Amino acid sequence: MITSLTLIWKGGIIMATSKIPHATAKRLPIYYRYLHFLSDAGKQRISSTELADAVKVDSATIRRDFSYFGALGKRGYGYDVESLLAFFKKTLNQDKLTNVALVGVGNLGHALLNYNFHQSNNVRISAAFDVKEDITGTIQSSVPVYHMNDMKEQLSVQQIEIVILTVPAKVAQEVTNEVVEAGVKGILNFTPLRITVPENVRVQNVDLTNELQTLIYFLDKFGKQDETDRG
Ligand SMILES: NC(=O)c1ccc[n+]([C@@H]2O[C@H](COP(=O)([O-])OP(=O)(O)OC[C@H]3O[C@@H](n4cnc5c(N)ncnc54)[C@H](O)[C@@H]3O)[C@@H](O)[C@H]2O)c1
Repeated sequence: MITSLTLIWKGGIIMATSKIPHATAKRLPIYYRYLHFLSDAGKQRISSTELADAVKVDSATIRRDFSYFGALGKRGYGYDVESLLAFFKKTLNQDKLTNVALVGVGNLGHALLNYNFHQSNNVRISAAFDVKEDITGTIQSSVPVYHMNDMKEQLSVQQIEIVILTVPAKVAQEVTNEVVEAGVKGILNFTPLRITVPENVRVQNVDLTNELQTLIYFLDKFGKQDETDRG
């Protein structure tokens, strides 16, 4: 699928000016994380073959992915780590801290608040919302939990446009309508419901059952995952 890209990645936003395939977009954070590691280790350049070995994506796919962004490498030299890193940093919006909100502070919501994307320094959950009186008005894992009645105001004050949805499936659409009404532009949907949103709102579904079944399918059929199927 070709997409004019605005992809949610762990709450951060990937913004690219050109149209690039969804699978390419999903691999960008993988490249970024490894380049960061190389830079920290003082490595100045890397060939596409070395990069392929490290990130477990074949080198033809890497070259194709990078080609969407223009000529980033030099033949016989490989890729300059710092300039590639600077490029990805900009593309992946790593310079900017993105605040996101979580709606539904139950079992899964608690786990995500506790996790709060510690590995990433550019995204954090800064507000949570629920309807349960015993949790609203409290602070959970350093994140304030507000009542849904205050959502619109808080999202606006905190300039939050991305919401993680962890409410029961039976209220998922109704809550989606509320967050859309409050101006949200991206939803990371953990509920099993395939929510309906207006065209200007992007939804990324996270379904652990689906992921596990895909893994079981690949193990049964091929014994191990085909790397070209990543993403
Ligand atoms: N995607 C996955 O891999 C995955 C894994 C586990 C659970 N889930 C899904 O995540 C969701 C949450 O699961 P859970 O086990 O944490 O459920 P839970 O019942 O423990 O938590 C749901 C929370 O949502 C709150 N809530 C209910 N109605 C609300 C509303 N109108 N507005 C705001 N908050 C509201 C509840 O008070 C509760 O705190 C479910 O839809 C579940 O199916 C997904």
